[in-house]
Amino acid sequence: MTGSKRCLIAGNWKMNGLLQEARDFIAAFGSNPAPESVEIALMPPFTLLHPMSAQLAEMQIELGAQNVYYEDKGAFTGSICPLMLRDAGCHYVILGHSERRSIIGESNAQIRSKLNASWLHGLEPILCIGETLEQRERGITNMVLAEQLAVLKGAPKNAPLTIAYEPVWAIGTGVTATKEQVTETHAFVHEELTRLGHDCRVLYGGSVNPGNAEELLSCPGVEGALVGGASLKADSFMQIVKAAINVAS
Ligand SMILES: O=C(CO)COP(=O)(O)O
Repeated sequence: MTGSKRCLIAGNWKMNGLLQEARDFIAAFGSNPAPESVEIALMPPFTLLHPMSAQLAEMQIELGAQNVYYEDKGAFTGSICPLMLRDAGCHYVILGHSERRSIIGESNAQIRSKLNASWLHGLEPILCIGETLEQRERGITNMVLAEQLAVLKGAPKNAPLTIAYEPVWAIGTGVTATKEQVTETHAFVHEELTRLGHDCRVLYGGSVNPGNAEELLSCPGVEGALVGGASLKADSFMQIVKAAINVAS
């Protein structure tokens, strides 16, 4: 972890979590004091945003959503707009996650519209980028990442923003990128962001767990983690937060 930016450990629950599980998570996590050096955020499914909001705020854990629609309101059955997320207490919204890009077919153009709508309503997007295994093997990782980051062209320079570099082949597979791959790719992402006029945090994501968190968070250019599976249990998520505290101190 480098620089003066505050490290963020964010838990993306994906399509997991019922009300009782959320209560159990909060009860187990709640006894731990909020760290000064590390910011914590949770992105549960939409149905848990309101029920978790007040308690997470008390615990100084930021709330986020996993997606948003770009229209303000109206006849868009099944969609959730930025204002609804703000109403539920969200600060963050994950945009462009690889599962949405590949399963739902979300395009860079749609992601740009969602970025704009999020900024308009005061949300901080966590923009996910990452290459597939095939793209890495073909040696086009940087090209793919640059294309995904190009959605930031012309965006307001001071708009709140966090990037999450998540190699698709490391998501939910138990395979993590090596220290060298993480360091090299984060350096490229930071360079590209500077070129686009943005100086924001870059998180790493993909099979982050209590056993590898400290090593991954120690890589230069890594300013936090976006955690999937290991964020579902309070104990493993707290161990990752502790790893971040160690690295930050
Ligand atoms: O996609 C991820 C977070 O957004 C990573 O998921 P896993 O930590 O389960 O690999």
